[in-house]
Amino acid sequence: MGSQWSNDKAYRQAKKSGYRSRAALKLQEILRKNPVIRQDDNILDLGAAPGSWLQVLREMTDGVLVGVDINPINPIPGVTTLTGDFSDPVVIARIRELMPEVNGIVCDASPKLSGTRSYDQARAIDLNQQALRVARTLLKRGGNLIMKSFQGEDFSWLYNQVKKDFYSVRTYKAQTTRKGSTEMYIIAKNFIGYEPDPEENLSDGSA
Ligand SMILES: C[S@@+](CC[C@H](N)C(=O)[O-])C[C@H]1O[C@@H](n2cnc3c(N)ncnc32)[C@H](O)[C@@H]1O
Repeated sequence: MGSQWSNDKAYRQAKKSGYRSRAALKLQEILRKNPVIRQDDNILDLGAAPGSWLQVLREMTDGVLVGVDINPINPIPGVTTLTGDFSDPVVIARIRELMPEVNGIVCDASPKLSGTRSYDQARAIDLNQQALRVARTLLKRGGNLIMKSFQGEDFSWLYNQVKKDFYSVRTYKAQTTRKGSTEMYIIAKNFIGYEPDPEENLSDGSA
């Protein structure tokens, strides 16, 4: 990541501030425009490696902070990190033990990109669905979700799924996103609480 972006202004700026990646600046921007984190919130970060969002969040809340990634995250003072897939029930059970309640979830997870846009978009949406399931399982009523996605044919389907579970949902395109990227953040506020639809096919989560 570092060598690829070493000439990137945002990367240099992030590194200078002590952050592990330029993604830190993106989260700062998102939260400036969408202030959804309170000072005592417990926050869960899905797809958290190398950890720059966790660094930013640690500066913003005194609550419990847990980050999960399939790749290990180098330790950050005051943050618990778990190595594993966030859709794994064992990981979910461990999060439950660590967090008395979850007030906010942030998800910057992305699949490894193949370069084929439609294929990558489908995998990203699948990851978003997994993150939404985690939110339905763990998020406290009234809690907030910030989730990265990618615009494409399934994006509006995903957006409508999120709208069923939160009182307020909007999209936000970060200015720090690279030109030409389809990356889009979903900002979902005030979790309604999830009542599974009896008609819903729980095996694939589709409505
Ligand atoms: C863009 S990086 C996140 C950067 C992070 N927000 C930061 O500021 O350092 C995306 C991460 O999502 C992780 N990821 C993708 N699928 C995952 C899954 N199912 N469970 C856990 N982590 C996942 C990847 O391993 C990768 O580290």
